[in-house]
Amino acid sequence: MVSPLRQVIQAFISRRRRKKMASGGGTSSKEKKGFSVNPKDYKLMEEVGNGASAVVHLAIYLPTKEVIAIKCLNLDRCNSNLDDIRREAQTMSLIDHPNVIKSYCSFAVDHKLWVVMPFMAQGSCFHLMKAAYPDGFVEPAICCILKETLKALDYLHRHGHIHRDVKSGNILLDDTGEIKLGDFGVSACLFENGDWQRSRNTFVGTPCWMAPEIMQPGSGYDSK
Ligand SMILES: Nc1ncnc2c1ncn2[C@@H]1O[C@H](COP(=O)(O)OP(=O)(O)OP(=O)(O)O)[C@@H](O)[C@H]1O
Repeated sequence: MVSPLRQVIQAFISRRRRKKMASGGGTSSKEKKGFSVNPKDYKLMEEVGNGASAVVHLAIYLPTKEVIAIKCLNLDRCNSNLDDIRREAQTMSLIDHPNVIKSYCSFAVDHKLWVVMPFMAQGSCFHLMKAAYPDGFVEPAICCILKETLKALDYLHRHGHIHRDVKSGNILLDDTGEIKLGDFGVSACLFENGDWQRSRNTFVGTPCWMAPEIMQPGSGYDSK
């Protein structure tokens, strides 16, 4: 039996081969258009993950029968943080890079914000490690995942965003070999009020994944 990670890496390699062979480039990522903002067009299936602020469900977009994921953010529980939620939804909808999770659309349903996005069937690196690789991934797999994650960060930084919560739980894999960085819940924009900000000072992220300069009070940090 082929292991889930091996399957992802094999798919990743053949995807790259296909890309090289295809002339003209074009986007190979599953670009989807025209998702509606009517909750009746979506069927929520099982929960595939949850975090501090949200539950993520596998879902079907009924008009096209497409399999997607919906992140349901509980607006009642995030009262003091509506700006963060707005920023996350806005950042995700403007994203246009194969290694960064994009939202197709987002809308309010009762007291929740639904963010519609591609479904990443293998889940996060964290979950994959916990389920099948307790000693960590093999080096070639780490190289592939790291390279794609760095491309995502490079894209975000060139567009003035800093993610601020890069960790294995936010690196998502699917079984076609796509590797995407997700969860913009604490991301920040370095371009504010018409100016590039030199640095940020807020203490956000996941403590054991934080760089020392973020923990250091007063020093500030930027995309590096
Ligand atoms: N598009 C997706 N496809 C499949 N699974 C996903 C997808 N997005 C998220 N997940 C799963 O759901 C989990 C939680 O998602 P996410 O990190 O976005 O929620 P959160 O509440 O913002 O988390 P955190 O506590 O890290 O801030 C992820 O670790 C992952 O396992």
